[in-house]
Amino acid sequence: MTTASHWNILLSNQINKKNFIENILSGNAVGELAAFNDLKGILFSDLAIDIFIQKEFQYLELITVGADSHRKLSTFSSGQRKKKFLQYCIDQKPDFIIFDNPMDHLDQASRIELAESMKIMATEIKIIQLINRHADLLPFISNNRQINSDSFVLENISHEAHENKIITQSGIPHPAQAIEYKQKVLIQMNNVCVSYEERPIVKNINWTIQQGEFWQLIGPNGSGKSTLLSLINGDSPKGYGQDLHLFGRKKGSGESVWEIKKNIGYFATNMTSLFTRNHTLEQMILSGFFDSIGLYDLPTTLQKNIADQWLELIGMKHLKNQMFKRLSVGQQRLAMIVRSVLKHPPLVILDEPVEGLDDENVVMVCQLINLLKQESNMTIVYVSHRIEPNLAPNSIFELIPSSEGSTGVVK
Ligand SMILES: Nc1ncnc2c1ncn2[C@@H]1O[C@H](COP(=O)(O)OP(=O)(O)OP(=O)(O)O)[C@@H](O)[C@H]1O
Repeated sequence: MTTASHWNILLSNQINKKNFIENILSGNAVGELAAFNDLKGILFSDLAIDIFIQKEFQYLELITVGADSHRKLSTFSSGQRKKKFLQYCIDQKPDFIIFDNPMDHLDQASRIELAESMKIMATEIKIIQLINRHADLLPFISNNRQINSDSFVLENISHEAHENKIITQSGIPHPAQAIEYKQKVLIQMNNVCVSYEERPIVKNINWTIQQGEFWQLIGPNGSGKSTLLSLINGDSPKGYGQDLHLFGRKKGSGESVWEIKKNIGYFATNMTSLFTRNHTLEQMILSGFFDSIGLYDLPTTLQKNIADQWLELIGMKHLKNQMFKRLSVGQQRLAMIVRSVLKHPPLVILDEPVEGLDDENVVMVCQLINLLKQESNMTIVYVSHRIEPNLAPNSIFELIPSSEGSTGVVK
């Protein structure tokens, strides 16, 4: 029997990753990975962290580290959570750890730090890193393979560029009914400050978002990006009493949350998991007209035509009667973005839209975002730690952390 070594394994989004991971952890791996079959393994993934958070009252004592031990894991930023969860995994004394896209949602500095921790850990524990993007190959691991089918056979990595364009026609479908918003300024923040439990998070934020702009919001993990988004979409009570204007109205001047939300198309990666019921792709897209999770209203012929046009645009019309939850992650992601822009909302917020996608699907999502930008007057706020070469935002709003709360800089 060969001894287990470290592996970087590149997977496309078409692969049934869950089965692949289960095979390894249950001692049923084949081929070069069979060396892990008699060893004790543990999974490090965003899902494992989410499950952990659900059980945090049960487990918190086991992973408390440092001065923040009284805080729940759920209140830590992505980078902090991963660091703490890695320590928990190491404390279980496994022979190997499967890292499922460990760098997702991490800022540049946290990626470097996590890669360093993995390198140190690798002297004691074997690593199987599963990734979707070439850029995430860990350089200290020399066994690099890719998997192209659900037979899970390891093959040598090909470095072909992904140029296959899916969006062939220009022009995006019209909304069924335009949303009336004529003012130039959508969002205005003047000296906005937010604290949690007396801990300052953002300080004196001045940010004006106007019609037709394309912003990228950046900043290290925990700098307050989600906090700002929750102010914009009207969800956060921290907006009251601040000089914050959302779509022409001061926050707290008697507006309803619906009045704010009708102007916003919102996409975040975790929204996909809300669509667990048996809805077809077409029904899921149409639900965007009604802002519901699933379709419970009867769509008009016009709305159905518009959904058809969008499906044609993203090359998925032939899949319209397929169950949404059976589609690949990349297909689901494109469909969810379309769902959020169906009504041409004045403001589109895309929160890490390419996280967890393989290189090919990243190209597709970037094409779709570029098309939205070129063909409509929608304003886009795009949040990502990665700079995508195919996307060119007009402006960047960067949060710069400090002990008094992050300040914001327009670049
Ligand atoms: N409900 C809460 N109670 C206490 N602290 C919180 C709460 N929500 C967020 N925080 C803290 O506020 C800070 C900013 O969090 P936020 O999620 O806005 O950062 P972020 O820039 O979006 O991070 P990431 O890139 O990791 O998603 C973090 O330190 C986080 O732990």
